[in-house]
Amino acid sequence: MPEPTSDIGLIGLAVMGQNLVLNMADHGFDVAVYNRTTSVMEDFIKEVEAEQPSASRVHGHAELADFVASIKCPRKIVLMVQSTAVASTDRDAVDKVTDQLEPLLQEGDLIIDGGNSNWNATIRREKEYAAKGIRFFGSGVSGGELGARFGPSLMPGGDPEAWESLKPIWEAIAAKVDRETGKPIERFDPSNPVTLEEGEPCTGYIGANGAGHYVKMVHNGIEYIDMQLICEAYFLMKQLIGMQPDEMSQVFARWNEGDLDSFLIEITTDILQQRDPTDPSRFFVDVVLDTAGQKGTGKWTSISALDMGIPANAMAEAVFARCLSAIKDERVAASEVLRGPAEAVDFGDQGEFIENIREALYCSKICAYAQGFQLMREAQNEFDWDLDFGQIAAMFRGGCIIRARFLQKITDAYAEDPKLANLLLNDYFNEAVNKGQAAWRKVVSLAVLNGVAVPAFASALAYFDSYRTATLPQNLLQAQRDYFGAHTYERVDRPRGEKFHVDWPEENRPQLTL
Ligand SMILES: NC(=O)C1=CN([C@@H]2O[C@H](COP(=O)(O)OP(=O)(O)OC[C@H]3O[C@@H](n4cnc5c(N)ncnc54)[C@H](OP(=O)(O)O)[C@@H]3O)[C@@H](O)[C@H]2O)C=CC1
Ligand SMILES: O=C(CO)[C@H](O)[C@H](O)COP(=O)(O)O
Repeated sequence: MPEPTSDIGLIGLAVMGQNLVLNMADHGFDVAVYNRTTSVMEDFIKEVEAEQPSASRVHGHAELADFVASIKCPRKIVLMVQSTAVASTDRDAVDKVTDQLEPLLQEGDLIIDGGNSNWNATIRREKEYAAKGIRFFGSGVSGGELGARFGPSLMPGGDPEAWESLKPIWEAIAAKVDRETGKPIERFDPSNPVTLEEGEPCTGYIGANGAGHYVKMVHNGIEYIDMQLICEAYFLMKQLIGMQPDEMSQVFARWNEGDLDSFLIEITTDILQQRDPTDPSRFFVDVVLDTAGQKGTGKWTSISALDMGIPANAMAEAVFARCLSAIKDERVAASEVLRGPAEAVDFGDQGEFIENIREALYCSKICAYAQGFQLMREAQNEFDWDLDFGQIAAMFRGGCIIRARFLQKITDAYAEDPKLANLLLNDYFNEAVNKGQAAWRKVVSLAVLNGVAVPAFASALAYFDSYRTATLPQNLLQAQRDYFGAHTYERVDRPRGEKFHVDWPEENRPQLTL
């Protein structure tokens, strides 16, 4: 048996796996690779040999046993395979691969699941595989194809000792941001990758067991709402102003120079100026069918928020917006029957209205991130993690899909107050929303009056208005619950925790103290 030479192994050579392998190889690590379908591995190796300067560091294996034997001990093996398990009893590709690896591994070997696994599955796997002598570690990976290739944001969670052994590789391949400004340092050159000496890596230990995958899931929940908000801004410019995609592209390009500067605005700018590759007389966006897919992370974020009673309504709204988009046939039929407002309401000056949309987008985005961070704050209590929100925001500044200038502001907010209850309470965000709220309200009102659906703008605004309201109408709701179900209520004039009930069927309706 030849001496093991690879520093790390990776299983799962789809888009993310292939690019992570090349990223590790660019940074000088020898990587063993394996894929269930051998031809995929063989094609990849051929392509790497033809095109990549780091080809000599990528080693393909058709047999799992050879793959494992080629990795230096204690072995580190990254899984980048489909992840679908949600309930603790579900077993998916991650379990199938881990089960196959188990008899081939030695004590101290480490499996790192880099897929979008549900955090509950990661908690279950860490325990289950520990009992079999395998160290199982979860790490969120974000950045899509290009991020994986030249610097993703990496969110590792699990055994701290396992993290120490993974850290040199993870820090090397992660995206880097400028240590002073927090701005991403981007270079897309395989022969000259961005190094740790040049900037701060967008990775760091998140917490025990499923913490890394939980944070990645919330990242995706934020990604959902971020994307939906941009879509609503686009839709308003399209439906109310009647702008063409290339005109909107110019607006987004301008926005990208200010507070909204982000990867998602940048790609939107590019998409909107793109012509249909099959018919250049049309814009690409106009030929894409309006039905959104989803793989589950946004839904899991919303379910987790509902489970813990956290008001992440705008994030859930973004998931429902995708669901509504998916019932295309039903919507087309309904559009023949259901009528909107009879008359259009004028939006006034076009330039001013576009500026209002920008402000509405920024204010909504602030609320969306407030909800995401509020959710993580609750999750740390629920799952006994000790999350560092400043560090998480800092990690999101580069590499990942939600990377944005704005994340430096969140990093600063948590540096000022690590225990900040809600981002909206930070001076910068409070002032930003105060400044933008008139425009935000105008945009939502005009959308409603004109029958243009803006579920994310509107629910973010409802969140803001509810969060800043000391007395909500749930006094009446509690009275209703007490009336029909004897569910009891607390009183404004009595200490919290004291419970009362009115004996509603009784003629005098006496109050009972419980
Ligand atoms: N695509 C993206 O932008 C991002 C994806 N992710 C996550 O990263 C992971 C990989 O994503 P992506 O690269 O898109 O690939 P996919 O999610 O499409 O997964 C495809 C890979 O999984 C392997 N696979 C599927 N089922 C099994 C099985 N039962 N046993 C062994 N291998 C199996 C496939 O092997 P085979 O070739 O044999 O079918 C292939 O290598 C996923 O968890 C995804 O959610 C995370 C961030 C971004
Ligand atoms: O994790 C990702 C980005 O961060 C993946 O691209 C994920 O698939 C996005 O979610 P969805 O497919 O549900 O839109």
